Amino acid sequence: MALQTFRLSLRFILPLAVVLGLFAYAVVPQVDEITLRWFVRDLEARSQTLVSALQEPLKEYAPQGATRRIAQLLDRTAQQSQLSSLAFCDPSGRVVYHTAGYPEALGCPPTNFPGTLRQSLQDLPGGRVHVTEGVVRDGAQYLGKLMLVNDMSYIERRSADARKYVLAVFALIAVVVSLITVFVAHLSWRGWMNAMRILLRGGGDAPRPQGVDEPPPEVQPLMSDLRALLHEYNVERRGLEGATQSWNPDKLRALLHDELAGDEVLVVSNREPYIHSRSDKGIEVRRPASGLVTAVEPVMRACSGTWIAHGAGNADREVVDAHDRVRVPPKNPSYTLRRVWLTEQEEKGYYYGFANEGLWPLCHIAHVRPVFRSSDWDQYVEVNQRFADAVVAEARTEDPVVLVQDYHFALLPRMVREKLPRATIIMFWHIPWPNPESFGICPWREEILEGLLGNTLLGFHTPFHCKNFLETVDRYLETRIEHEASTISYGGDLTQVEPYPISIAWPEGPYPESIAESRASVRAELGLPRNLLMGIGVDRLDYTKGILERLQAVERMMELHPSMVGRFSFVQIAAPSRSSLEEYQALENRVRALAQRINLRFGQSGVNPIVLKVEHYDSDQVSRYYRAADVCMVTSLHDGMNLVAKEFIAARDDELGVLILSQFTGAARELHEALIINPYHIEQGADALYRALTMPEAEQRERMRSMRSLVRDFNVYRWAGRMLLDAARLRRRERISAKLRSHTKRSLRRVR
Ligand SMILES: O=P(O)(O)OC[C@H]1O[C@@H](O)[C@H](O)[C@@H](O)[C@@H]1O
Repeated sequence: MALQTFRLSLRFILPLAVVLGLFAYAVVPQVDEITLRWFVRDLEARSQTLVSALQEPLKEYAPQGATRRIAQLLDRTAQQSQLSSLAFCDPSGRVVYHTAGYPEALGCPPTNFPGTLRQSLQDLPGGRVHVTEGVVRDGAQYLGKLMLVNDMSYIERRSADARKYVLAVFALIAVVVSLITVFVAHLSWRGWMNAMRILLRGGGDAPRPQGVDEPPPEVQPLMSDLRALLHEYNVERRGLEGATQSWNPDKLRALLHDELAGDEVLVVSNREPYIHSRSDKGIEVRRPASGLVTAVEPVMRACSGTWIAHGAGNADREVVDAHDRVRVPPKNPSYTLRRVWLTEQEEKGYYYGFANEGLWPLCHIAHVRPVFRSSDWDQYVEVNQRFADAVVAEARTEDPVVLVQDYHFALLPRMVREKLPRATIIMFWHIPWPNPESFGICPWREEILEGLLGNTLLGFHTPFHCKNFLETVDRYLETRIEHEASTISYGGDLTQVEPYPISIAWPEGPYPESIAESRASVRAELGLPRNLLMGIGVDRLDYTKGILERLQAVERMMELHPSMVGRFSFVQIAAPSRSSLEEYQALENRVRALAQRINLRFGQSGVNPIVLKVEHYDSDQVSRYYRAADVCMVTSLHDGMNLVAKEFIAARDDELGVLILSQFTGAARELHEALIINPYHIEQGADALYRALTMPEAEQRERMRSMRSLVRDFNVYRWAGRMLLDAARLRRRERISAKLRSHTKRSLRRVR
């Protein structure tokens, strides 16, 4: 506050000081010259009087050659008149006598001037002097010349004193005027601020508290604007808060309509929501197995915006128009998919390299070392710029709402901010954010943080990830962090950091099969006995998912409870992912080898303890498997949220089945009725599995019911809705501050 007041005062004082300084610079030489002129004029008059007074005695002494009397006359005159020195020259130009201090260099200059008197300023080696030459004549006879010399140094001293005096007067004026101006400005400023505070505290509609004066008339136009804005805001907020708390596509649509009326929405992600690929049957469309796509698509369906993503399918180019756009979903088009093409080289560096060999292990801390290569970084920068350019090209307005997804685009928010400063940029970071020490090993940590601080709103799954992010920024960048408000100010931009736990869309409508039918059909499909106990795991084949630990837990459970051998199978659906990376190939080999070893050890009468399916299953198939299982295991070593846990719960409309959940997932912070385990502790996993398989139905139901009601309410529409609601609030706040800024500027201009 003190700093702000000081800065505000400076804005008044500095211009005033500069103007007065310039004025003084122009005035001082003039004052100098005038003072000098006054002094010289005074000297000239005095010297002239002396020359006249000395004429008579010199007329008498000169013809007599009375040098002594001339000397006495000159010495006496010098003493009485306080002249510096005098001299008398004879007609031949020789000094007859001079008083002490007469400048040698002056001598007797020739008398080549008209009249009888000459006065001049001369610069001699000893300094500047004023010289008066007075001719002495007796009728027509030239008797000699009287020289009167005045030292000018004391005049220069006086002139310097005058200069100092003038400057001091100017400085005094500057101080007095500044103090008065600052005082008056502060009084007005406080008046405006108080008026504004009352208005904002009262929410715009509140009556003026007693004893509080009416705001000053100059802020009246602003007050009415603000009142109108705040009133509008309050009415809308009350309306929303009063509405039902359950979130669904309609409510999201209504929110987009009411809160972001007519605003353009653009989504950016690496993975596209629909992939076109060519097969024997022609072009097929497929939805990728991605939690991100599941979460963001409902927003796009509701707002009919544009989704910008990497066109990765081998028939993607065949279905787009001349602007690389295609309307989706194919059966009921409601938004535009704009595809961005990448070369193999770019995909290798940006996606496989920097994003998945660098940032992915860096943020997950799953004991796989991140790899950072400069060439990957260069591609990452390049591709982020390409997508940012696509956002700018697709934007039809100056202030679109841009929803940026995930760690593939850490640099994009700042790139977009530079081109569209008024855009509301919301980014969701779908993976964990590590502690500052772990993040610090990234060679481009500052660039990444700067890129992310281009966002208006930055979301993570949990408060813990937000805290890690704030601490990381605090460690590596010079910023202003308001921990209470969870905001970061950097280079004039403000970023709000908030947790938004992601979720799923609650399944609609009846399932094609009942639970009993799915139990039977899935077991038949896998060649397993009808009454077999079954566990399920569904993941991308990724080292963060703890698949090896999960299989080891199954093995240990069989060791500890031999009665389960032949009575239980664990089905692991592992969708191949990022398979061109060595770590992923090695993981696949290890998972396959481990499953084989366990099956060799515990396989009995055609029942293998592990059924491994390394292939893609679509969401309907996965849902059938969830419904057929007795237990679902999620054993991630680290996971931002993990939507499999929530999908399993949503699929169980019979309210049965047990969820085993790693404590290192974001989901574990919400789903307390799951059996929470440390996946690194194999015995703990094995115990939880046995407990799940033997859990009474009543307990299963109690746990499942509670988790289902949570997932139903805290669904993906709420996730998106809360983020968009916050974005709408920030947009409104930005509009209010823009108005305040422009009014303040105008008022300040008036004060000046
Ligand atoms: O590399 P892919 O297949 O696009 O998968 C990336 C996605 O993988 C998911 O597991 C993560 O939760 C997302 O954050 C991420 O975007």
